[in-house]
Amino acid sequence: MALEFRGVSKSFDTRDGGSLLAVNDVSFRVEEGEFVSVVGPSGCGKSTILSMTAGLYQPSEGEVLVSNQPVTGPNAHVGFMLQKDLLLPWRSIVHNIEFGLESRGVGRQERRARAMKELAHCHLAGFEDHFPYQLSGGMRQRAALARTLAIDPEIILLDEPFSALDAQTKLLLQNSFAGTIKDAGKTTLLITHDLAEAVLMSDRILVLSERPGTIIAEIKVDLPHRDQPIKRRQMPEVADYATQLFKHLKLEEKAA
Ligand SMILES: Nc1ncnc2c1ncn2[C@@H]1O[C@H](COP(=O)(O)OP(=O)(O)OP(=O)(O)O)[C@@H](O)[C@H]1O
Repeated sequence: MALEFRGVSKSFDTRDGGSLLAVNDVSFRVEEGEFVSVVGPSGCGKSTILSMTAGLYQPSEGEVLVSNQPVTGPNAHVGFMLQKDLLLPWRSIVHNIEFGLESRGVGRQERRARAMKELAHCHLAGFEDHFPYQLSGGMRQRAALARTLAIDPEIILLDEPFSALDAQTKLLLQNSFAGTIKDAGKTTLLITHDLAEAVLMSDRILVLSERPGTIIAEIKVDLPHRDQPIKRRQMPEVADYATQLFKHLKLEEKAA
């Protein structure tokens, strides 16, 4: 399923009665099965863009479309995964994965079957009866992905899912996420501060300006192995893409 922003702006009311423009005139399209990352300075509106895609906020101007239909509220087409895994500590892993299915009224047997399938997909077979505190940070993130995949959304939104992990766990997890998402053919939008991560995982990268966020560059990552960031990482071109992003974000000037 494709995702599209058409001339989207979003302002928030402020406490002093004014308004704050967070996102300004953003237009882009993510094709079915495509993986697109959004990078940009802190506070430029990245999370606001994800929230509007998930239907949690409505645009102040413009339209957000999923499969050519305007998004009017939270819906089953879109699955959301955050930096914090938000697993329920009192539920076992399999019960956590079943959670979204329960609220959608899926019957017990089918729930269990879908949860076990996604556990295996996310390399967590054998951990179904563990509780979140018994798992490492990386395993908890995999469980959170399994929970997102279990509801079988057509579009997956990832808000910095790897940022709290150590470098090695991060790379392994990026690799397993990338493979799982490619196999499942999901349309994906990833928000990240990590420029290398954007290059390793994406088909395309959108660069946002400082707030109010607007798209200042769109970079197509013309490299193989989107499903295997560990392989892509060994390609010398990765550094060139990261340098391009660095320049767009004017990071050198800011450091001076
Ligand atoms: N619900 C809200 N009410 C008021 N202001 C908000 C709300 N949500 C976001 N904002 C403001 O909108 C701007 C963009 O926020 P957003 O969280 O989208 O940025 P971001 O790019 O994701 O930031 P970061 O990279 O630091 O996570 C910020 O100035 C923020 O304070």
